[in-house]
Amino acid sequence: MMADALLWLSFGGPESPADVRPFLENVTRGRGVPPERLDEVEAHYQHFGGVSPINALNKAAIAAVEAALKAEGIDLPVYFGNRNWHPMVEDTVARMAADGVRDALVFPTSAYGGYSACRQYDEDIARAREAVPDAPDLLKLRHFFDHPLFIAAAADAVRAVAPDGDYRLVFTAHSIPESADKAAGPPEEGGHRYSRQVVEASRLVADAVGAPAHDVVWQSRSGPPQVPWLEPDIVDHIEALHADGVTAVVVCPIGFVSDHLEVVWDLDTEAREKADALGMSFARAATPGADPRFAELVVELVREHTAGASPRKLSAVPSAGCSLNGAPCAISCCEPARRPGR
Ligand SMILES: CC1=C(CCC(=O)O)c2cc3nc(cc4[nH]c(cc5[nH]c(cc1n2)c(C)c5CCC(=O)O)c(CCC(=O)O)c4C)C(CCC(=O)O)=C3C
Ligand SMILES: [Fe+2]
Repeated sequence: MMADALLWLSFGGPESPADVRPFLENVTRGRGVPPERLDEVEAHYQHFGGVSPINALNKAAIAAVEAALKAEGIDLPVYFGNRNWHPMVEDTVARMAADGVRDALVFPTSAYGGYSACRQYDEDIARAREAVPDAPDLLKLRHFFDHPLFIAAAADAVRAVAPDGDYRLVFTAHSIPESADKAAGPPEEGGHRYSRQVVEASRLVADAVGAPAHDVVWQSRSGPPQVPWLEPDIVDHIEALHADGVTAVVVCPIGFVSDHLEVVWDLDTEAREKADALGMSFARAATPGADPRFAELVVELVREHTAGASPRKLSAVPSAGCSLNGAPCAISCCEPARRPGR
């Protein structure tokens, strides 16, 4: 196909103390997240002066992608829009329309399927198009959890911090409600597409590093306590490893593409404090977003559409997520779970 722009679609994060509460309200609107949890998360953001690193990291990644596109002779302006904070995707799509963009590709900053990681970005695209007269067509790029460039960048990040001696490699991704994981992917596939993709990406990175043993755990759960979410939690898992005699952990945040707040708080603060208290050595691998191979990955995903490049993937677990104008990529794929209080 012909494309005349690329839209970098991300989560968004606050840029000042006064932004934090309205940002959190945008994130959790209609989701049944208890106010106590919001107070707790607000404190994490305020601990960093009300500024999430996510927007600056996205801007740096966009600059790297613009340079990589240019180096390959691809003339594609890159626009930036978010689900939950400025620049809001609705405003960005309005700007694209005003600039005369007709057929844009969309890169969502998530490697995975599932409602929060994939279909909700489709909803963002549909909402933005509805709000903008003469909005461009928006074709969302696919999941890249097992793309060789994503795996190679994550593996090098693990190697860069792994100690010389024995250690346990622990992969972590954002927890989601068990019901949401069950609903992830088209029903005929049996669900659990999100956790299966996370497990597969983790295995590929562990193999690339040659780690003798690894675990996949979850972080940053929210929601009411009586609703089951994917477990174990990273902090509980560090305790369990300690009880088993493990003395060193390397944590790889495979579920995230950048060092945003849930990485710098939940891992670099909470998980690290737990390991310190237990006398365990703790290292956290970088996320792949700042690696030059990440920009190359985005260019490759673009070329799958603009130049018929064949998709590279290292596993048999399906990569979906490619959708036009926010239509779900398959019937009943990653349907939003029923939420308490709605
Ligand atoms: C799967 C997944 C990803 C990975 C895929 C992707 O990247 O899209 C992700 C990313 C992120 N999550 C983020 C922040 C938050 N997520 C929350 C809440 C939730 N996340 C969920 C899932 C995910 N989240 C879910 C099921 C909820 C419960 C509410 C709901 O059902 O929607 C809340 C509300 C408070 C709380 O409850 O913790 C916040 C503040 C930030 C930005 C951090 C920054 O500012 O730097 C990023 C990149
Ligand atoms: Fe989240």
